[in-house]
Amino acid sequence: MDKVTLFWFRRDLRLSDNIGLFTAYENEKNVLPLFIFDENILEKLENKNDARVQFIHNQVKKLHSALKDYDSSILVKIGKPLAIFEALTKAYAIQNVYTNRDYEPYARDRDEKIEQFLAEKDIPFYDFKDQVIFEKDEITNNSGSYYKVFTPYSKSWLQKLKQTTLTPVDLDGRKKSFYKTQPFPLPSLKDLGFKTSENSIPPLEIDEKLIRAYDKNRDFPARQGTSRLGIHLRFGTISIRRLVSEAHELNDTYLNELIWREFYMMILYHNPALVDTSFKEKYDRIRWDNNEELFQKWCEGKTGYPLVDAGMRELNTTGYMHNRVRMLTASFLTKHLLIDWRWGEAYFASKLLDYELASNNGGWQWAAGTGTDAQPYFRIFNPESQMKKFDKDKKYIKKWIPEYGSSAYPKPIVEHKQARERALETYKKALDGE
Ligand SMILES: Cc1cc2nc3c(=O)[nH]c(=O)nc-3n(C[C@H](O)[C@H](O)[C@H](O)COP(=O)(O)OP(=O)(O)OC[C@H]3O[C@@H](n4cnc5c(N)ncnc54)[C@H](O)[C@@H]3O)c2cc1C
Repeated sequence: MDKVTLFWFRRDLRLSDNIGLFTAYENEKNVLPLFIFDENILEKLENKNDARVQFIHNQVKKLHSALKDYDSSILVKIGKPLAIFEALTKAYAIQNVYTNRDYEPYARDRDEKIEQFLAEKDIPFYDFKDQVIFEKDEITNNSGSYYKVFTPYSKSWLQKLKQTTLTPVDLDGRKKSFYKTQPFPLPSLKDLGFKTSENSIPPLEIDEKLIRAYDKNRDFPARQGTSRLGIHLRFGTISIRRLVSEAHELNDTYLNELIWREFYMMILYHNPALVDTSFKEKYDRIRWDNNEELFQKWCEGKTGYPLVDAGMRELNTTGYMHNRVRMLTASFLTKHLLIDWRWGEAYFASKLLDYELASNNGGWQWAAGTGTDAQPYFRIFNPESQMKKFDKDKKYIKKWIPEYGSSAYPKPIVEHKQARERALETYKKALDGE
């Protein structure tokens, strides 16, 4: 049996500036790259044209091709990770397993079980920080606890960044560290039970000009004002260290958004129960109306509120929705329609190309007022004034609602003032314990 060190790729699908891979490459021999198409995740995806699966498949294909330069390859498996590791320990004399850390509850549980299984066979499991600049307990307040509010967290994060070097770590082209092999077979999308998708993926490009003007343009959905790097951050096709180094030079507001990403990951790490409960517990007493017919209208972008509808249609068509409109559609669902934020969160999770549990959950709880945000629940976006402020020429609206302005466009499904009052009353009752 060949002696190998496994490097297990997950949310870090790149060779360059990949901390776990680099460390294995520097310290071990016969590094064998591995990727597992995890059936526990794939089985939950109802849409068999899911563009995210295609994206991952393409990236794995790129790694497969790039590793030929090292006379090596990537072993690609389909199945349940623990069963795959069981089989791999029979096929190879595994010396170590290296990987980068993932902070989501499912991933932590999976890794714990695999680490335990490997420990029984005396195989060390090494994991590394790679997908964030600061993780878990690295940013704490004076009493050593994690921050529950963003602003002091971000100040402390920026302070710590000053003492941190972000020099990229790259493989130096030597071939000797990788396991020598002919290319392994690569399963097709069809083997995974998926088909090709028509959704296009935003390019992996840091557009300096766009980022320099980010603070001026980012709130207007008709402009190309945001970086669209979400999916690349989600699957690690871009290095966060590289992006932060550039953002730091280019635009503070942009950097601040990358800090939000880490804030929500840190919050979810410390509160895994957030996956289905409110951060502020008493908000779980809210009596949602949960009208299925209205939910359907919201999903289809037929609420009669143009900016809400444009956003939902953009999401349904492209897998993307602009942040300003994400905030509005989420506020509208939870406050105007009194539908549980978990319904909206699940809908976004099924559609967003850049779906990321921590940010999606954080964004939804922010909009519903149940999360970490210090703002009281009575902040309720007015869809009409949001439209006047952020899409005054109706460019975005007309792009996504061709029938806008005609009799074919639906009348509003709720009246703003009444809906607002009903939300305030319902939230108050919940908080007063009635
Ligand atoms: C209800 C709701 C749901 C959301 N769901 C997700 C999600 O599933 N995945 C996701 O990555 N973001 C989510 N966001 C945050 C934000 O809307 C997206 O990150 C952003 O719109 C992605 O577009 P972009 O890549 O052009 O971002 P840019 O504006 O160019 O920002 C760059 C990167 O910073 C990070 N970022 C930006 N804004 C936020 C934010 N508010 N919170 C956390 N990270 C942020 C993202 O990684 C983003 O790609 C959600 C926001 C709301 C209000």
